[in-house]
Amino acid sequence: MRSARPHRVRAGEGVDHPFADLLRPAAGQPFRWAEHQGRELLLVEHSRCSAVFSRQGGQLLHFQPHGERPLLWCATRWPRIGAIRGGVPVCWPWFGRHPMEGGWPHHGWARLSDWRLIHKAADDNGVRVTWRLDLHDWQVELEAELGGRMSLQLVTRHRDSEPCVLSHALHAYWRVSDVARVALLGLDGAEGRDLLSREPCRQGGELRVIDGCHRVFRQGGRVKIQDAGWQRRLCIDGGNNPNTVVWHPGSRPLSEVSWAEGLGFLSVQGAACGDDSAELVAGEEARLSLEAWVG
Ligand SMILES: O=P(O)(O)OC[C@H]1O[C@@H](O)[C@H](O)[C@@H](O)[C@@H]1O
Repeated sequence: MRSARPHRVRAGEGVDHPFADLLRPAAGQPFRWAEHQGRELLLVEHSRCSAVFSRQGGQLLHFQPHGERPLLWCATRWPRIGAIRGGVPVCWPWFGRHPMEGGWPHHGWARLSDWRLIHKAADDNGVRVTWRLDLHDWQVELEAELGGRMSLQLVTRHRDSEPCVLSHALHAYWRVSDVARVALLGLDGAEGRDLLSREPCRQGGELRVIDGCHRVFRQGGRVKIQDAGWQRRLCIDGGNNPNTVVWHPGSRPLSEVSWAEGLGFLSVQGAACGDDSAELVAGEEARLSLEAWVG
């Protein structure tokens, strides 16, 4: 994989992102709605951070603590209909392909559906925002706390009388200088499955992406993206999530994402999938969490 990629840095502002022209400096009211590429966006302009959510998917698309470069990557161009590639898509109520229904959408309905904003509040430390999606007898909420760091909780409530199997993920796209120049630390010794080679895998030392990566590790907890290009260490805490998924397409093209743009992210996801999917009986809850900050 070629490693050089152009990126524009604005003095004091960090790296450009698709929302630079929409966001204004914080001044009083921290929430504002806007429309962008056919989607309804909630803009957060707070003295501690700026952020963007889309109603479609209840998806956090952008998060930038003041004085830092953005933590999340988002594609510049979005399909007219379909999932927005970037930020933290919520894969729910299944991850990847549906186990039985081949024609159903990849990664579930949540990122294609409009969510309801049920709570938003701000104080000196940052903002709290909660989105909700009701789908038949299931309810899912995304609770976000954004300030100097970002914290996401995904809470699923199963209210049907029948037991069910849930797989889900907070499929974060982390912004990096160049995926070829980063190392993922914290997975040494972790076991899992390499979905490219279709073999079990065990991580030895740091993980570097060489022309693509798709591994599902059977542990949550903390990892760090050590970014040599930006001299930045991004800390990610997957808490008690059963899986950490690491994905980058390598040289495989992504629709509507240029090759150079695609070098600007590494996807490290908090998930419960495959053998670690949640089995819920009536009234039970399942949770995923993801926290991130510059260390
Ligand atoms: O392309 P999607 O549906 O947005 O999903 C993102 C990626 O998610 C990964 O889990 C898949 O292995 C990739 O094939 C996929 O491209």
